[in-house]
Amino acid sequence: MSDVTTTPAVLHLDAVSKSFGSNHAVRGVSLSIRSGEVIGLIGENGAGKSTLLKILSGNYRHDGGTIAVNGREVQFRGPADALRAGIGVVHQEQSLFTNLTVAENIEVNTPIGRGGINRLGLYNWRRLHADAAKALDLIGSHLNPRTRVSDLSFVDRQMVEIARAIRVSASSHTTPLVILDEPTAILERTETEILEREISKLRNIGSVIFVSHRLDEVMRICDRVVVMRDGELIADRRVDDVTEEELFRLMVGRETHAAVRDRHSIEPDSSPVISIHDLTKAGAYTEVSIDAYPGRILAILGTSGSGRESVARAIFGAEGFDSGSISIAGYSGHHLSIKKAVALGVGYVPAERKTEGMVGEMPADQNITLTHPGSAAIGPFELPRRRLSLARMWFEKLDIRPREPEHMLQDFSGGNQQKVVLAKWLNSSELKALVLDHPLRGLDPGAGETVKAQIRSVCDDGTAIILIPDTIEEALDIADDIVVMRDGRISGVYDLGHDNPATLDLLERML
Ligand SMILES: Nc1ncnc2c1ncn2[C@@H]1O[C@H](COP(=O)(O)OP(=O)(O)OP(=O)(O)O)[C@@H](O)[C@H]1O
Repeated sequence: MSDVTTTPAVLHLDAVSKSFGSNHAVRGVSLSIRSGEVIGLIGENGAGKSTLLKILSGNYRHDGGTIAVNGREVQFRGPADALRAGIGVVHQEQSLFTNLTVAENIEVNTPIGRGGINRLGLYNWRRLHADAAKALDLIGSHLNPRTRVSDLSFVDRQMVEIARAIRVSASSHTTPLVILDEPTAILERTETEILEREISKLRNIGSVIFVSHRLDEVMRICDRVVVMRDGELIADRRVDDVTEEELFRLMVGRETHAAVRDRHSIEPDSSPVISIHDLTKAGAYTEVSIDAYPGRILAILGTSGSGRESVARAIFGAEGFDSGSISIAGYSGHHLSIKKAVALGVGYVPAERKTEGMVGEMPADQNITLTHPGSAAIGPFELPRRRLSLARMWFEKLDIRPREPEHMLQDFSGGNQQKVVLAKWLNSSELKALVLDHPLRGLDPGAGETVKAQIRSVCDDGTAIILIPDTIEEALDIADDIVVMRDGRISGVYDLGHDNPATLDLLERML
């Protein structure tokens, strides 16, 4: 490994700031990153991480301080300037064109790649493929540039994004800085391990800023960790000199206080709120039977091909099925619609919140009362003040920041938007069952604890929770029952009141 103390800073920030009105999202951030370093950027939801990344990627202009790349001060007028300076961002929501090939994605959309288009607007295919192959080779990837992106796994698509991010700097002989914005948040465990290895390899060609809420992962991958809180950079530590507990404390400003749960077996005389029997959908899942009981959290574990997300969506009437039955609170029918599910008291927090769960151009308080307008209305008459006070209560309970429910939801940070989507369902008094698809994704560990406590409290009031967790640990932490799915079929069922499955046992049933 190169000697990081003598190599020049690839990126140097000096007192960089950015405000939105009176909200100081980034304040006085100073930071140096050297060639070959992998830096972890962590911070609570709303700490200012995304805003800082948007400054570095040329999407926002900073309103104070200076940014220098390889010793030269820069002023980015847009993302193309940042790319030219060697800074490429890989976002969690992938931006690839899936109907195009790997090479087309790497080359065509970059300011440099457009050089591969001749004066008639036609591609110079040979050059396109050769340049893409070079970029892939640089990051140690053996992907075929001719493969269509739609045929690639999520991890391989991330590699294409990374190749594209470093493409411009490779051709302009600058050291690339790749910024990975929560790349592992939506990955399953094995995929995460592969991506971790790939990120490590990037050390050989440039530097990396890695944003994540998973502290264990940050400790494994990074050389240094910087912590943001309330817009400021409050700590900069080598991973060898810090523990996970210390990072949690630095981020959140308090100790972790995950409570140990007291679990009970299913009462012999209780009946399920939701009962799925032999549910089958061709190509997705086969003969799935699950019972969810009031006052219990049932977690469904499985990898991406397990069919668990499809089953969850079927319970909410968002996806059809071929055969079998779903009965909800006594109702049983083959044609369950979302409207019917809501009327029966089922709530659903989707994983794709930005597209399915929220209305960004609507104030946060209106989002909260969206599914149950009755909570802030008498008949057809809206009660804006009641709506606002309801929203304020949820803002307190879930610690949603800033405490400004009348602001547009799109102006909140990702994690805080997520809490608003949850509040929307938790606000229903008629909730019999709640399906939560990756509810903790995008939340910092402290926010995760707050949200888990609220889920628990709704559950203790008698609601049945069906949870698609991010990790096995999350399931073991909050569930009462665990169902494991593999290739569309159930491969294990546990009542944690009397079963005590080992992580490895659960993993084996998933793979
Ligand atoms: N476009 C915007 N308009 C107004 N305020 C904004 C805007 N973007 C971000 N903010 C505010 O800036 C602050 C920092 O938000 P940012 O999205 O940078 O946080 P974050 O650390 O990325 O959070 P998360 O982990 O939840 O994604 C928050 O208070 C947020 O509400």
